[in-house]
Amino acid sequence: MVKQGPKAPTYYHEWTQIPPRMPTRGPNAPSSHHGRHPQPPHRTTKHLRAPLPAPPQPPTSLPTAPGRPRPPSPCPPRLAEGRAGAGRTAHIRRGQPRAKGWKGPGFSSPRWARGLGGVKGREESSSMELGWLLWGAAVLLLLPVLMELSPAVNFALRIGFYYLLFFVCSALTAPVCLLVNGGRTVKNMRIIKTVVKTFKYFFGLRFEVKGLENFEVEGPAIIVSNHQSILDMMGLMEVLPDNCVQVGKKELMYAGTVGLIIYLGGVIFINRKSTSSAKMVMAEVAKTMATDNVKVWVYPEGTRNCTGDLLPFKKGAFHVAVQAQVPVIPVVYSSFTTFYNPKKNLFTSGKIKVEVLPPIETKGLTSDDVSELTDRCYRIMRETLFRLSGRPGEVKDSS
Ligand SMILES: CCCCCCCC/C=C\CCCCCCCC(=O)SCCNC(=O)CCNC(=O)[C@H](O)C(C)(C)COP(=O)(O)OP(=O)(O)OC[C@H]1O[C@@H](n2cnc3c(N)ncnc32)[C@H](O)[C@@H]1OP(=O)(O)O
Ligand SMILES: CCCCCCCCCCCCCC(=O)OC[C@@H](O)COP(=O)(O)O
Repeated sequence: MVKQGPKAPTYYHEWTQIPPRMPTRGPNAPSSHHGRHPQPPHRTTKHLRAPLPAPPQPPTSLPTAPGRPRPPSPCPPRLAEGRAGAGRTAHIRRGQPRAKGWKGPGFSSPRWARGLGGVKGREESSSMELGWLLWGAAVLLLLPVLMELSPAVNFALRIGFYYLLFFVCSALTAPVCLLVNGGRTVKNMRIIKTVVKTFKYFFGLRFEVKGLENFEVEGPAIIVSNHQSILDMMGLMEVLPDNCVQVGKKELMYAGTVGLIIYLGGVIFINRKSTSSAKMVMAEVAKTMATDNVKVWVYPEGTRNCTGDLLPFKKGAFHVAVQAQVPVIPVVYSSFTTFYNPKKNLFTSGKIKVEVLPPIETKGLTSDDVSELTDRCYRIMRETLFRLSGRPGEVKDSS
């Protein structure tokens, strides 16, 4: 019975598969590699041209079972992928230089790295991995130094990481919200709050909170707070009471996974550029917040403002409070300017003081009282902001 020679590797759709690495240089290098199986039709037009020259006979030095001549292969010379799977092919010939181009660090690895594996191919890939590993370690060691030396690098990396946290945590939390609560509901804010409350630890931020008992009003309320930066989301979640949704610009709905999670959390989206449509949405809120027993958190400045002062207040939040006859609860965050200033590439660790002020009643007020209510709230919040931020300052009207 004829004993079979060594079993050739099984190839499948050879014109699309990179062959396992064979020795390409040295005594064992084949002049061309022969698969045992019949070559499938090429996907190029080459086979329509003059017939290929007869395949060269495999060199007798191919690795074969000891003492047995290798049976001639029925296949034409095996054509291996040139480069990325485009069907382009290239002969593998003894000693031919490999494809040009940088293969990543560690490719031309020191000889000791080449001893790490069996055939040459494995040696090269392990030395490449080693090269990438060394590079990665160098970058990780260098990063803290770079962050120390360059405020711009420090700012970019920290704020970039913050965005990345938003993006990744939103993607991971959205399915949980859907599984636990089934869809868009204020109940998801509990889950979101639990996740976002951990972010402060990554940035060395601490919150010192006072007045939480002021949230314990019977039924719904309008909460208004100053808005300094995207970092406010951590401050928001640090004190967010139960059953509380926020009013946000509608553009946020399109912020990828973050848009999805804030939609699931019940955020109310308004078009700031259209007062009429915004007023309609807010009027709807005034109607439903009583029946849904939800608190609504509004940033009356209508935009981020990291100057350490307050911008004039928009009146929408106060119209809603009067229309729904619910109290207004002011919340003030101390100025971030001591640890965060995008213009100066400042973003370090820091402490944020938060004060929840006593509710301002709106029972009996009408839309005529909205301007006065707005100004009163503005004055109280501005005074508190200066006090919390250790900054003396005059207090003037919101207009
Ligand atoms: C698991 C990991 C997850 C990680 C990520 C999760 C993150 C955290 C999760 C979730 C939290 C998400 C939180 C997002 C937060 C985003 C924050 C923002 O987007 S801030 C921008 C949008 N907010 C606003 O704009 C403020 C509200 N604005 C208003 O209320 C305005 O008043 C508005 C838009 C309604 C109109 O603004 P006007 O620019 O026209 O200016 P005006 O002076 O207020 O109004 C003009 C006239 O209209 C009357 N008016 C206004 N509102 C009225 C109303 N509702 N009814 C009747 N009249 C009204 C006023 O009285 C005024 O008239 P006369 O000057 O008095 O004659
Ligand atoms: C790596 C991919 C990043 C994924 C997208 C991340 C988007 C983050 C958006 C989170 C919501 C933060 C709420 C917030 O602070 O929005 C700003 C608005 O209040 C006011 O906007 P503006 O000052 O008027 O521009």
